[in-house]
Amino acid sequence: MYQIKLLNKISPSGLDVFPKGQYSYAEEAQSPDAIMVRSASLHEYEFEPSIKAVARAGAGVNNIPIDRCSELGIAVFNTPGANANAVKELVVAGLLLSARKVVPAIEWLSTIKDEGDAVPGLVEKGKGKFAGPELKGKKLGVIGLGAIGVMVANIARHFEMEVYGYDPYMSVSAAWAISRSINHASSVKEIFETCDFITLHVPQTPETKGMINTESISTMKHGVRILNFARGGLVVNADILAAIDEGKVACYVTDFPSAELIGQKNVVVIPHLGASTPESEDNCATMAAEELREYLENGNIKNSVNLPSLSMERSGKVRLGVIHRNVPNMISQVTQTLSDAHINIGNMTNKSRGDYAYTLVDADSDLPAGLIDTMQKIEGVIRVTIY
Ligand SMILES: NC(=O)c1ccc[n+]([C@@H]2O[C@H](COP(=O)([O-])OP(=O)(O)OC[C@H]3O[C@@H](n4cnc5c(N)ncnc54)[C@H](O)[C@@H]3O)[C@@H](O)[C@H]2O)c1
Ligand SMILES: O=C(O)[C@H](O)COP(=O)(O)O
Repeated sequence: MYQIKLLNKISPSGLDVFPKGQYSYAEEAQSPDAIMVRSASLHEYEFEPSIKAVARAGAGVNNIPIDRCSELGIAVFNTPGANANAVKELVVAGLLLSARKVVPAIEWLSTIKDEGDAVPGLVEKGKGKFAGPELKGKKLGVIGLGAIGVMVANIARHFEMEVYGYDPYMSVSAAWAISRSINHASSVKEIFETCDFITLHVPQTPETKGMINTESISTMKHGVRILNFARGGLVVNADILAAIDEGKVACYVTDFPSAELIGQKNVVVIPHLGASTPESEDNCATMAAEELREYLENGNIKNSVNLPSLSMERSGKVRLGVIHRNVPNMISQVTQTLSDAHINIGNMTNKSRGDYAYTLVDADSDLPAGLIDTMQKIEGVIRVTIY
C-alpha cells in the first residue's frame, strides 16, 4: 500500500487518481512514500526516509528545498501550466483594478451608505476622484513568458494594449503559443523604461528575488502600474511603498499580502487567490497525482524540477531506478553489479540533469538478496528503488 501525506488541502478529484486498496492518503502518515503539497513550506521539514517523491500541486516550488531533496534522492514534481488560466483571469482583473480605482471607490461608498436619498447625488459629485485610465493603447510589459506570461500577453492584445515580453529562457512551446503581435524586449531594462503597466510572471529564484526595488523603479515611467501575481519576494515592499508615496508608482496589485501592504493607499492586496478556482485546483491535483503514480509504480519521471524526464515501457521481471551523481563510470558500475549477479538487462535508459542522473533498468530475472545494498554502496549512487 502506497502512503501519500497531504500537507495542504488537495482537490478530491486528484485524490481519486489513487486506486483504493492500493493507496492511502492523509494529513498524517507513518511511513509516507510521497508528499502532496501546495504552498506549505517544506524548508524546515524533516523528510521521513521512506519519502521518494514530493508533488507540488501548482507551479511555484520556492517552498520546497530542492537541493536537499536531490541529495536525499527525492524526486520533486510540479504541474506546469495546470493553473495558468486561473491566474491569467485574475491578472486581467488586476490590470483593470490597477487602472480604474474600483477598490477604493467601493470602499468610499460604504462611507456614504447612511446618507439616504442623498446617495445618488453624492455619488455623482464624488466619483471624479476615482477616474482612471483605459488599457487601450497603453504599453504592457510582461516579465516571464511561461505558461501564465504568454496567456497574459496574448489576452492583453484583446484590450488593444501594446504588449512587450521579456524572457531570456523562453521555452519552444511558449514561443509557439505567443502571439506574433507581442513585441520582443531584449532586456528587462527595456520593459522598465517603456511600459505603463508591468506584470511579473517569473519564478522566485536568487536571480529574480527583489528585482523590483528602488533602483529598478527609478528607471520606470512616472505613474507606472505594477502587478505581481508571481511571488511576494520579487518585490521589495518598502521600496514600492516609498515609490507609491512619491507618486512614481500609481498602483501596486499583488497576490501576496504582508502586514505592511494591507490597507495602504494605491495598493490592491489579494489573498493569494491566483490559482484558487475549482478548475485549476482539480487540474493541479490530478496532474500531481498522476505524476506520483507513474513514479511510485514505474519509476517513470515527468515534470520533475530536480531530475531528468525519463520514461520507459515496462518489460522484464524487475525494474530498478537508480538516482546517482552525473559523473563518469556510474552506469558501468550499475551494470557490472547486475552482471556479477548473472542478471540479464532486458532494457535500460539513462539521462542526466545538472549534477544528477537517473538510470532505469529492466532486469530479466529476480534480484538476489543483497544486490540492492551492494548497488547502494557504490560511490555516487544516491538512491536505488525496485519497481
Ligand atoms: N498567484 C498564484 O496563485 C500563482 C499561480 C501559479 C504560479 N504562480 C507563480 O508564477 C510563476 C510563473 O508561473 P508559470 O506557470 O508561468 O511558470 P513557467 O515556468 O511556465 O514560466 C516561468 C517563466 O519565467 C521565465 N524566467 C525565469 N527566470 C526569468 C528571468 N530572470 N527573467 C525573465 N524570465 C524568466 C522562464 O523562462 C519561464 O518561461 C510561478 O513560478 C509561481 O511563482 C503564482
Ligand atoms: O505557484 C502556484 O501554483 C501558486 O502560487 C498557487 O499556490 P496555491 O496552490 O497555494 O494556491
